[in-house]
Amino acid sequence: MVDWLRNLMDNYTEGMYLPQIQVMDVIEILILTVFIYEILLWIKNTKAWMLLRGIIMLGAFILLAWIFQMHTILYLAAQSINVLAIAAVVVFQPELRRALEKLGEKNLLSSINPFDRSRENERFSDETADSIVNACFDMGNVCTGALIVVEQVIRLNEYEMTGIELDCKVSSQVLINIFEHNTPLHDGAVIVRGDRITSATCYLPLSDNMSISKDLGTRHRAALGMSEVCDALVIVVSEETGLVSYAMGGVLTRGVNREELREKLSQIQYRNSEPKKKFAIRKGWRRE
Ligand SMILES: Nc1ncnc2c1ncn2[C@@H]1O[C@H](COP(=O)(O)OP(=O)(O)OP(=O)(O)O)[C@@H](O)[C@H]1O
Repeated sequence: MVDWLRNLMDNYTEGMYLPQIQVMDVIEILILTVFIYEILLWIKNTKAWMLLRGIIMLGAFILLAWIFQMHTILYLAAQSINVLAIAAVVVFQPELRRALEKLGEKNLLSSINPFDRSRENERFSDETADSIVNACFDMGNVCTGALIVVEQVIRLNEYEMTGIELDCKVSSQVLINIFEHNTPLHDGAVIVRGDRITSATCYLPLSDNMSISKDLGTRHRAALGMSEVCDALVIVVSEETGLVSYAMGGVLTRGVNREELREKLSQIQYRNSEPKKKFAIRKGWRRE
């Protein structure tokens, strides 16, 4: 039986080039698999997905042109390929930059150990998280609007520069004071890095998401827009309804309670805790 199988294999593989597979080849294949998987994930989660679909359509069209020997179309396609490659880099510059920033700031050592909850690994303290939660719900109770950006891995320097520089410890009293009506710092967003407020009155990019509810104004649109361009957690307190919501990863979760907001802050409190991709759809939650 074994001989028969060996003969069969020999017959079929005769004349075929079968390279010797070394350990290094297997490692190389694994690295490339992870690399291609990450690129595909990135493409799926950004506007590049549309680009990929466009490229596939264009490829199919060129294939048809090649089958039917349409020389002019083939000539034009060959001439414009370089221009299209440069155009793609220009159009997707923000996404490419973000992907490289993420890669550069990944802390490989700490991400290997998901249970590392040491102080050095802490992004902000429990006290800061509690202060943010208390401030948001105290402001919500009296319908004071607020917009708080909690920085994660991606540095928010360019948004800080749009506001007034501060350097003060996060406390609920300071946050409430900043967003108090008719005070010089109440407009715009504050940025929190670690345990400190670094800037107030910051201008955030507005989302162009068409599906966002029409009863939401620019404060919520700015929260969503900011969460689309970086990995920060953006908390909004509505001046109109007093509801507290948060946006992260381009998803706005409206009307959360104290425990839900605290839980969200806990998820990002440690540097090695990856933000959860799935948000639970719980009773009373609305996802935009
Ligand atoms: N791009 C932005 N960046 C930062 N803050 C912004 C931005 N756009 C609006 N805001 C803030 O939102 C306020 C306007 O809120 P608006 O009433 O339009 O929003 P809303 O989503 O309806 O919120 P609310 O429920 O609090 O009324 C502005 O006064 C300003 O403080």
